Amino acid sequence: MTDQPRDAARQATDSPMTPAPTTASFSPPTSPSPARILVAIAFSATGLYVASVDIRERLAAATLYLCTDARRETGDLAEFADAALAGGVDVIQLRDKGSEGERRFGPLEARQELEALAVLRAACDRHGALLSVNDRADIAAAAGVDVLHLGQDDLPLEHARALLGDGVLIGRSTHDPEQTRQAAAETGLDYFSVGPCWATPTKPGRTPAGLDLVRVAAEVAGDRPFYPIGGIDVDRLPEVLAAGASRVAVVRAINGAADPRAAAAELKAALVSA
Ligand SMILES: Cc1ncc(COP(=O)(O)OP(=O)(O)O)c(N)n1
Ligand SMILES: Cc1nc(C(=O)O)sc1CCOP(=O)(O)O
Ligand SMILES: [Mg+2]
Repeated sequence: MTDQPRDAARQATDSPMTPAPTTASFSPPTSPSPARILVAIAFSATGLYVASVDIRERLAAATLYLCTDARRETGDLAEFADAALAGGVDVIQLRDKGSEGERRFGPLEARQELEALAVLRAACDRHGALLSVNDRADIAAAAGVDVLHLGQDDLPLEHARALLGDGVLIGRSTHDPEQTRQAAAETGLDYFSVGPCWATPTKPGRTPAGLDLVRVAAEVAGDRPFYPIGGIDVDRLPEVLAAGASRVAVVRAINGAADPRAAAAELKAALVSA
């Protein structure tokens, strides 16, 4: 586990919760972003050399993907992220849609989204995790994230790729076998998700695709990572794994847990032992 810089975390979230809370001051990413390329320094017999670990290798090893809102109503985004990441989360996505914060304070505007992403960027860098953003390629570029997650009706991949280049991973949601097959085959897509596996209050009104879609994904994915999502918790995880998955994405199972670190650790332990 990485040491948690508690004072910095508190500072980042101590501001009063107002409709437009300041969670951190945003500054544009330097180039290259430290999280886009993990630089490992090693000594060889002939001297010092620098080896870079590709971002796609990091995704290949990422089994636990968390979507979190900005936690504006509690003001504890930094502490929450540190706990979830210490528990074993590999990818953390900012997704504020439908959150309690949105109900209380309104939609997260771009500036606030960048502020929340700066908090998550720092947490991901402390733990060596990947930072993801939902829907918006412009925010992804501005915040220097590692991953952009697109839905079926979001920006088409070619446009997102043209804006972000190859150094950012791009994933896509799929909800039926046709979309899943397409995502498995589409050139330039880095991963996809399948769901909802079960009906979930996080996406109200969505007919669940069920575990049959996980079975389709397992059949067609090849080496492309895929993340089942929707209604997954530690009790249901064995069924998801039995359907052929080796990774999952969750919201409430960690975001709604009294002890997010323990919740993440339980999920991770089951994923690792599968
Ligand atoms: C990892 C992951 N999987 C699926 C989604 C859902 O994306 P989308 O279908 O675009 O719906 P919204 O999240 O935008 O409501 C996701 N965000 N992340
Ligand atoms: C954000 C999201 N996307 C889905 C999809 O099917 O693409 S289901 C979902 C919500 C997942 O929330 P929970 O883990 O709380 O059930
Ligand atoms: Mg979307």
